[in-house]
Parts: sequence; structure tokens; C-alpha cells
Amino acid sequence: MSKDIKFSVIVPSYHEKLNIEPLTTRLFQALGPEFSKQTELIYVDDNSQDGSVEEVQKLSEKGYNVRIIVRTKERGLSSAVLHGFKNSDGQYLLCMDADLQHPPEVVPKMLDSLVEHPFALGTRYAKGVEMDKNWPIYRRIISSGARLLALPLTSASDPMSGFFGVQRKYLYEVDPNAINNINDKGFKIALELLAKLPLPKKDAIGDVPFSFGVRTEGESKLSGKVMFQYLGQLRDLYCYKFGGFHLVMGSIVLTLLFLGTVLLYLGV
Ligand SMILES: Nc1nc2c(ncn2[C@@H]2O[C@H](COP(=O)(O)OP(=O)(O)O[C@H]3O[C@H](CO)[C@@H](O)[C@H](O)[C@@H]3O)[C@@H](O)[C@H]2O)c(=O)[nH]1
Ligand SMILES: [Mg+2]
Repeated sequence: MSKDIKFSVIVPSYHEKLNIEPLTTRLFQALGPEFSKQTELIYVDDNSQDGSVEEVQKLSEKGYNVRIIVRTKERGLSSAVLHGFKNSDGQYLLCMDADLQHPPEVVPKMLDSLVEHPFALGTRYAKGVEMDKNWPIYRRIISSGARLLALPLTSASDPMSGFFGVQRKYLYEVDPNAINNINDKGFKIALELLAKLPLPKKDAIGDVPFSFGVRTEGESKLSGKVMFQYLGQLRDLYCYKFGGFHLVMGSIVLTLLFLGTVLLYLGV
């Protein structure tokens, strides 16, 4: 463990070569010299073999504190984030996407919030925040449906966000067993952590409003499989939180809401 590193920024990445250089340079530029000295940037790539490794190597040679972990046996956004957290040095852990939908310029605010709160949440649901008008309508519907289904599980403003931070001690120290209960399937790792980590009842979450951008390079990896993984994750979380009877009721409500969302999407 490096004593100089206070903040670790973890970026799950899959086929993101074209986004690596702009994200890295914009991030360290936004951090400025003092924050930069205390920050490491870690890409967790699932063997994209698209030149991402060489791209990171170039940036590291230029002096940026950046490295890339390539996993060859595992796949998935959530598990990549957990892998990055485990293999990082900072006490303050931040997660963001590679595709610049999470503006690197907001990271200093996120880190400030994370020093003050156990959990920092980049939120798209706050006054004055607008979703990029180019974000496709079907993604908005899916996102709203997913958010609705998570309402009984957390009071967080945007549990679907992939832009969040957590203090290391809440992952591994406050309850060393908590990490073993975390579901590492799918995309919604923030929801999982919010629902299961031993966070304090009061003032646990520091919201940081941000405007969600659109991807300009590469493609989204959201697939039907990921959506079904989300429904499985919800079922487990309902069970974890409310027990057996509520699980059955929850499943019925979930199915109805899911069908409603699909029908709405299809315009039926
Ligand atoms: N290592 C790894 N990274 C992955 C994988 N799948 C996706 N990623 C990375 O995870 C990030 C988000 O993936 P996108 O494909 O861009 O997801 P999205 O559909 O735009 O979803 C995003 O927006 C949601 C909010 O609407 C977020 O909830 C979600 O976390 C993600 O940020 C990107 O950096 C992408 O490269 C994977 O299997 N392995
Ligand atoms: Mg994206």
C-alpha cells in the first residue's frame, strides 16, 4: 500500500480505448497538482484487447498515476468495480464510467463529499440538473423503471448511478463480513452497496448533482442479460431486506411493474 495515495478512482472498462486518453487527462487536469499527487486512477478492463493497455502505458510514461488491471477470467461491471476497490490503495474510493458520461470535472466535488460522508453519490435527480437531451427515450424509460423498482430498498436519490464513492472502512472494516454479501453480478453496484453496507443511519450519503452526458466513442454494454441480472439482484435485495413473504409480494409487484415498463416502451 502506498502511503501517499489517499484517493483511488476506479473505472470499469470494456472496449474503451478511445475514451482512456481524454478521461485520464481531463481527470488529472480537474484535480490540479495537490489532489493529483494523492490520487491513483485504475482501469479494470476485461481483456478488451483493443489497445487499451498500450494507451494506459503511454499515459503512465507521461507521468500520470494511472494503471490498468486486465482480467481474463471474469466479466462484468459490478465485479470489475469490486476488483478495483480491492486492489487499490486509497482510503477514499471513487467509481466512474470510462465513457465520459460522468464528467471528470465533477470528481473534485465528489472527493470533497466523500471525505465528509461515508458514501458520495453522483446524482442526476437534483434541482437544476438536466439529462442530456440526446439520451435516448428508451434509456430514460428503462432508467425510470429501474429506479422505481429500487424505491423500497433505499432512500438514495439516484441508486442507479454508476458515479459514486465509498470510504474504504465501510467496505472492509466496520463489518468485515459485509463485503461477502455483496452481489457482484450486473451493473448496479451502487444500489447493492447502499442496501448492504453498514452505513450510519444519519448523514451517510453526500449527494453531488451532475449532468449525465452522452457517450460519443464506443458503445453501451447494457444488454437484455444485464436487465435480467438487475431483476435477479432486486429479488435478492427484496429478500435480504424484507424476508420471505415480502419476497413473494415483491416478485408479483416487480413482474407487474416490469411488464408495465415493457408495454410502455413498446407504446402498447
Ligand atoms: N470491466 C468491465 N467494464 C464494463 C463491463 N460492462 C460495462 N463496463 C464498463 O462500465 C461502464 C458503463 O458501461 P456502459 O455500457 O457505458 O453503461 P451504460 O449503459 O451507459 O450505463 C451506465 O449508466 C447507468 C445510469 O443510467 C449506470 O447505472 C451504469 O453504472 C452505467 O454507469 C463503461 O465504462 C464500460 O466500459 C464489463 O463487462 N467489464
Ligand atoms: Mg455509458
